[in-house]
Order: sequence, then structure tokens, then C-alpha cells
Amino acid sequence: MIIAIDGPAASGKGTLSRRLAEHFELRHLDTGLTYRAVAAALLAKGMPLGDEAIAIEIARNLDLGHMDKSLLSAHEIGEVASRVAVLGGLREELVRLQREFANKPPGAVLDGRDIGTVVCQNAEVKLFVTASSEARAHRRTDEMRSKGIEAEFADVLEDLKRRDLRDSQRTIAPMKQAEDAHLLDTTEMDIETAFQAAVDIISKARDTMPT
Ligand SMILES: Nc1ncnc2c1ncn2[C@@H]1O[C@H](COP(=O)(O)OP(=O)(O)OP(=O)(O)O)[C@@H](O)[C@H]1O
Ligand SMILES: Nc1ccn([C@@H]2O[C@H](COP(=O)(O)O)[C@@H](O)[C@H]2O)c(=O)n1
Repeated sequence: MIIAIDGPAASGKGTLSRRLAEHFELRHLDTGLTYRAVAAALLAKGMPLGDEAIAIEIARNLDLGHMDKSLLSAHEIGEVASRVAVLGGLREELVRLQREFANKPPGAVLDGRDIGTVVCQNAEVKLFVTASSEARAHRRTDEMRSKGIEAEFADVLEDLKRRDLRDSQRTIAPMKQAEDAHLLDTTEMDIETAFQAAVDIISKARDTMPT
């Protein structure tokens, strides 16, 4: 079974995806990390962010098993990732790796921006996880502060809105809800409630799948 989870920044899709993968005994790939890894490598090499040939080369050498989430999660890397994510050739290379991951048995949960619309259009279940910009900014600000990182709610909110706008308006594979995706708005849900709602949707979909 392949479960595709998309949604805007800090909507909780990563938290949900990890728990769903554990619950349904599937593998999990946070595809945002693949864009972040390329962004971080470009920054480390001091290369211009628009240098697509170098970005593709970095993507070809990416080892999905060795992406350091704690390093790549930095708020600033998310911003740079969203700027390199507009490059079509780079996306093709990363999508190839992501599909390879998804198609290995017993299946997987992938989260990102274009999983239901591009990467795994054939996924058995698709969710589009969202929450109001304010709720997402509060969650991200709390998360950063809990790690000892200084964060101002207003700055985080502005950054999230800018990133969402870029991600949803780019020409290639923009972030959007797939037509056959279930919408899960978690603005008024805590993590446990959101998880139970997702399990219900997926279990119902699985019960109606041909064996
Ligand atoms: N329903 C929820 N209620 C409250 N907090 C939540 C909820 N879901 C997730 N969180 C918290 O919000 C923060 C962001 O969640 P998470 O990292 O899963 O989002 P994301 O969509 O994967 O973000 P990104 O796109 O930046 O990778 C985390 O600190 C997480 O614990
Ligand atoms: N399938 C995806 C996943 C991510 N992106 C881009 O990467 C940025 C960082 O992603 P996070 O999920 O870690 O926040 C994101 O803002 C997107 O620009 C993508 O394009 N497609």
C-alpha cells in the first residue's frame, strides 16, 4: 500500500506520516528532506542556488538512508529548499528516487507537496493535511523554542506564508490537493486526534481495496 500525504509547511504531515508508517507497518520517506539535502549541499559548496547542473549532480549522489533530519530541519534550509524546488530537472531526478523508494514492497508513506499529484498518482490513499497559517506558525514557533532556537511568531508566520506562496504558485508540480485526496484540516485537532482521523480514513479506504 502506498499512502501519499501532502500539505503546506508545518501542517503536521511529517509527524502524521511517521506515526502512520509505524501503525500500518510501512516505510516512510519525508520527501522535503531530499530538497533540503540538495539545498544544504549547494550552500555548503557556496554554489548559486540556480545552478541546476550542480543541483542535479548532488541529487544523483543522494543517499536517502543518510539524510540527517536534525541538521536539515533548520528553518532557513526550508526557505532555500523551496527556492531550488522550482528547478524542473532537479525535480525529475528527485522524483525518480522517491518513486523507487515508494514502489518497494510492502509500500510506503511519502509526505511532501506533489506526492498525490505527481510522484505517486497511483497511491491507494491520499491525504492533504492542512491547518490555518496562524496555527502552523504557532506550532513551528513552539517547536523552535523547545529546541532552544529564538523564534518570533510574526517572523515565522511571514516565512511560512512566503514559502507556501512560492510552493503553490511555481509552474512545475505546484503544491495542491489531488482531486482524489481526502482533506484533513487539523487547525482544531491535537496530534492524537489528527492521527486517529487519518487512521480512520486509511482503514476505510483499505477495506474497500481489491485484494
Ligand atoms: N495536530 C497538531 N497539533 C499541534 N501540534 C502539531 C500537530 N501536528 C503537528 N504538530 C507539531 O507541529 C510542528 C510541525 O509539525 P511537522 O514537522 O510534522 O510538520 P510538517 O508539515 O512535516 O513540516 P515541514 O513541511 O516544515 O517539514 C511539530 O512541532 C509537531 O509536533
Ligand atoms: N515533495 C516535495 C517536498 C518538498 N518540496 C520543497 O521542499 C521544501 C522543504 O520541504 P519541507 O516539507 O521539509 O518543509 C518545500 O517548501 C518545497 O519547496 C517540494 O517541492 N516537493
